[in-house]
Amino acid sequence: MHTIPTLYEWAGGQSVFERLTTIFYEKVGKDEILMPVFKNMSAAHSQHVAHFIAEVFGGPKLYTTQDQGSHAHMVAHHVGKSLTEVQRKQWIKLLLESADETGLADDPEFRSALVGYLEWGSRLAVINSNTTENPVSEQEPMPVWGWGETGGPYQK
Ligand code: HEM
Repeated sequence: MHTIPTLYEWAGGQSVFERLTTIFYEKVGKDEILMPVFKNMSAAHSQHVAHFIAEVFGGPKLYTTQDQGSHAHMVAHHVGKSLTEVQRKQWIKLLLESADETGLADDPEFRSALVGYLEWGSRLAVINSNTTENPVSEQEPMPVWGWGETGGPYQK
């Protein structure tokens, strides 16, 4: 009987997600397309995003406890920002470059789950950013992301 690790465990835990977003926002700060989008972000933004993704991937609930966040709270940060497909594509590109530079697990199964999540989340972010009212209520749970349909290396 195999125990299936969470994506969070497979990636290597909290410090890996924090390294990922640190590297990502360093790139964002130098990027012509994304710098204007994030010019007002708070000093804690990078850590909040790391906490959010780590929690969705099965890690400790730091976004919803320590940061007093929620799914609705995260969506609220996107509402009204009028994000574009060009910005979203650049966001994905820089995030995946950052994943490589972070040394994030690069096995086909993990990267498939990661890209699936980033595509899903970033497309929703663009949709939500072009609304004026938050479509997610405060009671709604955080998203949960897993391995999907790939045969994981944990089955070896
Ligand atoms: C999987 C996809 C995404 C996740 C998980 C995510 C996560 C988050 C979180 C957790 C926050 C709130 C941070 C805080 O509490 O301080 C936030 C804010 C924000 N996000 Fe996203 N996001 C995603 C996609 C995107 C994309 C594609 C863009 C733009 C192209 C974007 C632009 C922003 C902006 C502009 C803010 C507000 C920054 C500010 O406070 O000024 N997000 N995001």
